[in-house]
Amino acid sequence: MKICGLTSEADAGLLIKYGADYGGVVVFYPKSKRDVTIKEAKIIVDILKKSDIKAVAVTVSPTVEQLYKIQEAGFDYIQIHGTLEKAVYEADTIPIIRAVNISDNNNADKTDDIINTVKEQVEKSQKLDKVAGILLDAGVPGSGKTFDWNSIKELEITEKKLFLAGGLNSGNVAAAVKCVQPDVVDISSGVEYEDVLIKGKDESKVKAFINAVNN
Ligand SMILES: O=C(O)c1ccccc1NCC(=O)[C@H](O)[C@H](O)COP(=O)(O)O
Repeated sequence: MKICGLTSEADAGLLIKYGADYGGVVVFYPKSKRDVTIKEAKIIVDILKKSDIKAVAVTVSPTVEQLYKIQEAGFDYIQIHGTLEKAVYEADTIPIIRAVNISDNNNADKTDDIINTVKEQVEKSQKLDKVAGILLDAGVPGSGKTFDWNSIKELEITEKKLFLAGGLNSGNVAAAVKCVQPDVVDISSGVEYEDVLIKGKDESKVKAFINAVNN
């Protein structure tokens, strides 16, 4: 399981306390309420490094300069939403989790277009050696919204790990796993406080989610 959007040492501590496989930290994306500086990210990475939890830098269309800073900070993986530039791919030395964001649509014709675009993106990413995993997520990352899990049932993801993200929580994760059978489930909003003014992860929700995944 992957818990995303860690913003503090306390958040990292919760992953170590309850167990997770990956911890995600949003960097170089000030539009996100979870964005932290690379200096703050390094502190989180250093805490995760005391465990087996892999540190993932979560990015949107990163530049080569940003990639170098991410690699210097000691991240184990880079998760890339948006565009993956050729220069970034060539300069990269850590495994990539390629995110594919699936837009919402109620119009059946458009749904076919969206699924075809997703298929193309997945096929393209599967051919890239440095891509270790493909993360299927809702249209707006970190929004706490789900997408139609049935729409991706026919995707063939082989040799790469399948990460499922988007609006997961302790109440729906069992159904999501049954439908999609991902290798890794990914959560962010679902383990945060109801009160948006409180930053960070809610310990009781982290515990409930991890229990729901493990049982
Ligand atoms: O979390 C963000 O704010 C974010 C911003 C920009 C790119 C990615 C971002 N998060 C990526 C994640 O891996 C989230 O865990 C994933 O989108 C699921 O989020 P949620 O629906 O809130 O569980």
